Amino acid sequence: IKLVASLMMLHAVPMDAAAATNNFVKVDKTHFAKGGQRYYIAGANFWYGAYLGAASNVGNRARLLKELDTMKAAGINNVRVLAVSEKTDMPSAVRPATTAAPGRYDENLLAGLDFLVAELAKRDMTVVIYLNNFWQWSGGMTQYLNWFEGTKALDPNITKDYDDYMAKTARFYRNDKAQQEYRNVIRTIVERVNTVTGKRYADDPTVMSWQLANEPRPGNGKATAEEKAVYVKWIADTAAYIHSLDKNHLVSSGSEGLAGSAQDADLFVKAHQTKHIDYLTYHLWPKNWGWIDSKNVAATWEGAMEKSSHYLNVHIDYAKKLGKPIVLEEFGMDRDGASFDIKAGTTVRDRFYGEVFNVITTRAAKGDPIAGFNFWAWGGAGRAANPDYWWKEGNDLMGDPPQEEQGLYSVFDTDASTIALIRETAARLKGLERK
Ligand SMILES: O=C1NC[C@H](CO)[C@@H](O)[C@@H]1O
Repeated sequence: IKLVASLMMLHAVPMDAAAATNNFVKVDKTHFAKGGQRYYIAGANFWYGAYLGAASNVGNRARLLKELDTMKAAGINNVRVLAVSEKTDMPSAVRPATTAAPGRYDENLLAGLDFLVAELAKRDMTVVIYLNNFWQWSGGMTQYLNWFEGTKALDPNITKDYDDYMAKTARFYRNDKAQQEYRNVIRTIVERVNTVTGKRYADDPTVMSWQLANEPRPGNGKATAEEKAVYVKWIADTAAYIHSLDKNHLVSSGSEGLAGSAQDADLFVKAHQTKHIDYLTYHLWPKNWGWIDSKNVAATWEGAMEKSSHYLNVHIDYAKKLGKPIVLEEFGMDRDGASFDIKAGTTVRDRFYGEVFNVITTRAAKGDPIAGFNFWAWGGAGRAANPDYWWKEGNDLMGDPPQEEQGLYSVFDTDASTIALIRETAARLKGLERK
């Protein structure tokens, strides 16, 4: 018996190691696989999830647990969250920030991410973690340039000059000192040991992928060939760097697709050809992009849906061409009558979600490389605090970051019809996963 026992010991691989290795989300040709079977994302954007996980005053762990349980009950299996924010003078950025200054990271807020990841693991949910932001609402790349170029961080909510903002922010990619600090942050997070679970992030299958940034763009709509080349190189180099630190996880860019690629399809394809980018991402924003007038839906709905349907499908075709999965990791629509009031209806939003889900589930069922969705964004129990709907430090955090009215795109826990659509779609995608 002793001999048999020792022979068994020879071959025994600790269950957790074997399970963990096999349990990472992997790319299997043009789909995701997890635990040996196909895996689809039925996800939520939850940018503030790590903030709720903090033990400090900005945190609200009781609310976080409730939000995760409500999302889980709705069939949501993945959340997309912000890992770090940078302290900035720009008024429409979230406060407090994770990074007070280069190299100075708030351990309390970073522990919020630990708590979130630990709680997601308990619910068999995964997380996409983005490591920077092209937009000002978390400081982001603009704040890096304030640190290292000395340029004033101009909040586009104040200047209203988004073209100028985008052209300047894209200088982040070519600023060596900013890239140095950005890589310090990447290393700090990717090599972090979770203070709740004791697990290294790099060894934790709860993490689905590392994402370079939220909506990185090459510049503005008139980005030059040179700016585009710098952007393509930045994506490849940064993704390669993350893979050098972490052999287990996927890496994605956080791109919006054409809208985030100066409407240049060649650029979008070229930027994601690198072997270091494991899957594609895209975002769909009919209101932000001026395709729909929320105050005149009757006259603009058809045109907006034509453009949306094309946008939804053409990116799945790009993914087919590249032989990689693609996730629609952001889409949203405001409340009826362009209201921010939680009491306003969501008829138009629900119609839009229905159109989006129809394209996703139809093409997924055909075996096309659409690997799931994350709607923007989970508002849950959060409630707007001010009559003008703008966020102030100390107010509830919700799906709408501080640069937007609180209630613009958030799906609240009382939005039963929208949550029902999400639950139904999650179930349809779950049905496509097979051994
Ligand atoms: O990443 C983003 N995409 C669109 C959201 C809604 O406008 C916005 O809040 C966020 O910056």
